Amino acid sequence: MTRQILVLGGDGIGPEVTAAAERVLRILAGRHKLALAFEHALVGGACYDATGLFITDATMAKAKAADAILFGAEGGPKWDSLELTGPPETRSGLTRLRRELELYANLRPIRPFEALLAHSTLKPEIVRGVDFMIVRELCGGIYFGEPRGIERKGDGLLHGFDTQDYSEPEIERIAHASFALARSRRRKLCSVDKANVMESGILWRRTLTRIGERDYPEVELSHLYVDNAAMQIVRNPRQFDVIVTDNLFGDILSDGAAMITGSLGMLPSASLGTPRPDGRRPGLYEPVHGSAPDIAGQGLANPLGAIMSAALLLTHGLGRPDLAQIVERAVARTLEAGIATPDLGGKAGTGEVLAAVIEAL
Ligand SMILES: NC(=O)C1=CN([C@@H]2O[C@H](COP(=O)(O)OP(=O)(O)OC[C@H]3O[C@@H](n4cnc5c(N)ncnc54)[C@H](O)[C@@H]3O)[C@@H](O)[C@H]2O)C=CC1
Ligand SMILES: CC(C)CC(=O)C(=O)O
Ligand SMILES: [Mg+2]
Repeated sequence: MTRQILVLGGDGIGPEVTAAAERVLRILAGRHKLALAFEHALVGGACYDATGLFITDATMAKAKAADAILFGAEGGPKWDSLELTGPPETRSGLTRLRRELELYANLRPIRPFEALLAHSTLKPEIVRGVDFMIVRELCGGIYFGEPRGIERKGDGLLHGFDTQDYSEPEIERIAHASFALARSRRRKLCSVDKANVMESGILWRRTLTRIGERDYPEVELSHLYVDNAAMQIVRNPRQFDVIVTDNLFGDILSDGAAMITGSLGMLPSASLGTPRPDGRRPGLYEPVHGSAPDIAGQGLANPLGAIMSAALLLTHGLGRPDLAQIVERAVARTLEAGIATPDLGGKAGTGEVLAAVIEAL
């Protein structure tokens, strides 16, 4: 059976790094008799320039039908400064994909490679052995809550406002995903919120506690306020196994945690929905970074976050963790050979890193 992969490179370095990830997938598919069909479409600013939309209905239909989506990045100064109104789904193709495919569980693994320990901004003795997963809730919270806007209010002043809103079922489903993941790992789940000042945080904490006590007594649940969590991640990141948090906090904490690995360009992610009746699980696989306009078009982008996202696609989207391991080993060998892009202190370009990974596959 041929599996359909929709490739949405997007903007800036997005197409550069997804092209590298696609090459790796094509080579592995050829060698291991995996029938993959790749289709490409515009998303983000590139799509807006061509169609007036950040993603078209036709591309959404392809995304819904695909076995997996390989995504690059969206946005850049040209489009970020547009004065757009309307719900977030109309202002971002990625946001529409996340929302309409209900990709609520965003997995962001933080696992530094041995060869990069000295490249972390933290000391090697702090980052050695770190292996945790940030589970970011991706379909709710302040990025989607209503009301939102910029309006002149009764006091005569302009107000910019967003709403943090989580329903109990939204918290329950990300809680189940996180507990189940923790149960399959080291059985430690840390829930991160701001329950000391936010009502949504109180409901978040209460719901996590209830579900943990009822359904996952074997998982040790702890809670941290997000400000303390940010500090603990750089103080002693080895203490964590799985961290579950909301859309905004997960976005911020994961970019910070990326520096454990040496570069934001190293972090992959998988955004997963509920399995369909036929057992296939909707999934979008993308590096955690953005479109990096400062280095776009120069062949300098680190493709390893995207390549490792392809590894997550092999595991979660195609049920081939064995092939994902081959990718991870090839990345490790590349880094051990000292081949790295400038964000990791190296001199190699995107193409040289890709060539080394392919050589090591
Ligand atoms: N998932 C997505 O599509 C995301 C999109 N964005 C968008 O990307 C644009 C730029 O946002 P920024 O805040 O600058 O974040 P960014 O993640 O694009 O870049 C932050 C810094 O990290 C560096 N960097 C990122 N990825 C790298 C890679 N693979 N190799 C080497 N260096 C890398 C960049 O050069 C830059 O200095 C904005 O339009 C933003 O909205 C930002 C984050 C995520
Ligand atoms: C649309 C944004 C929330 C993108 C982003 O920063 C991310 O997903 O990490
Ligand atoms: Mg982000």
